[in-house]
Amino acid sequence: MSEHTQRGPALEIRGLSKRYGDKVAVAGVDLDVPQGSFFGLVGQNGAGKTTTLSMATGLLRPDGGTARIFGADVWGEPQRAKALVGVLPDGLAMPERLTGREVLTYLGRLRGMPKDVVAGRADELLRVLELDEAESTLVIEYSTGMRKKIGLATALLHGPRLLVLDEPFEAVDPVSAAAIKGMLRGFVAGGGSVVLSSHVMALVEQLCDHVAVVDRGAVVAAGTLDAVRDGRSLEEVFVGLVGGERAVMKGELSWLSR
Ligand SMILES: Nc1ncnc2c1ncn2[C@@H]1O[C@H](COP(=O)(O)OP(=O)(O)OP(=O)(O)O)[C@@H](O)[C@H]1O
Repeated sequence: MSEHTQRGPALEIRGLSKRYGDKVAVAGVDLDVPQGSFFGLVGQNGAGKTTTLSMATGLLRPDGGTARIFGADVWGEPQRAKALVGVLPDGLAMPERLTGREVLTYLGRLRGMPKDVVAGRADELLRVLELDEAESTLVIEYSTGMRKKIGLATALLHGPRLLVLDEPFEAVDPVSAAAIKGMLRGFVAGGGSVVLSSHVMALVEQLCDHVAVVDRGAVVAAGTLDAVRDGRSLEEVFVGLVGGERAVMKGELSWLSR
């Protein structure tokens, strides 16, 4: 095991950038996700969270910069990096005509995992994520929340050391959310590291010990949750950093008032 693997960050992002035509989506992001941390990435719609996480996990080629997962360069040594990470991307494409179990079996076999290991892990994941009843249902018939859960199961199947989750709680009901939270906390307690993006400040405060605020493609604050909050609520800090408090009631939308 290299020194970096033992002590370096789980995810190290340096100068990642991406533009679409004239639009700069990500403008040189630096980020360190310490090993064993539960890291929250927050930002407004369009701030660049999905683009950053996609580049950091090998799903989208950056214009510039690097990402390393336990020291493995995501674009230079993709196989080594991808073996260490489980990803729940935004708008995950699924084989729609397979059942949840078939998806897990297919992806597990694709990763070269032994059949019996895949079967055992699929059993556990479907049970813990309360997808066992949907075992015989085709993915095309899944609700949005069920899709998130089967996506999470595919991210966990190969036993990664880092989980990168884009909006994992979006459209997930409170009971399922509690099950997922418990599972993620257990993953971190067992030595794993988690990065998740979210718009929900209360959720990030509840789960995460580290946080980064992204605004217009750049990190505007990052560190431990307590250091970033500095005695305030995360929502206060967030609104203060990225602006908010739009003057909706100063005559705008007045036609909605009775
Ligand atoms: N494929 C694309 N083509 C053109 N512009 C894009 C593309 N993907 C993202 N963008 C733009 O890049 C910027 C960052 O988008 P991104 O999806 O990373 O933001 P986000 O923080 O994840 O937003 P949300 O919270 O709404 O998911 C936005 O201005 C978006 O319109």
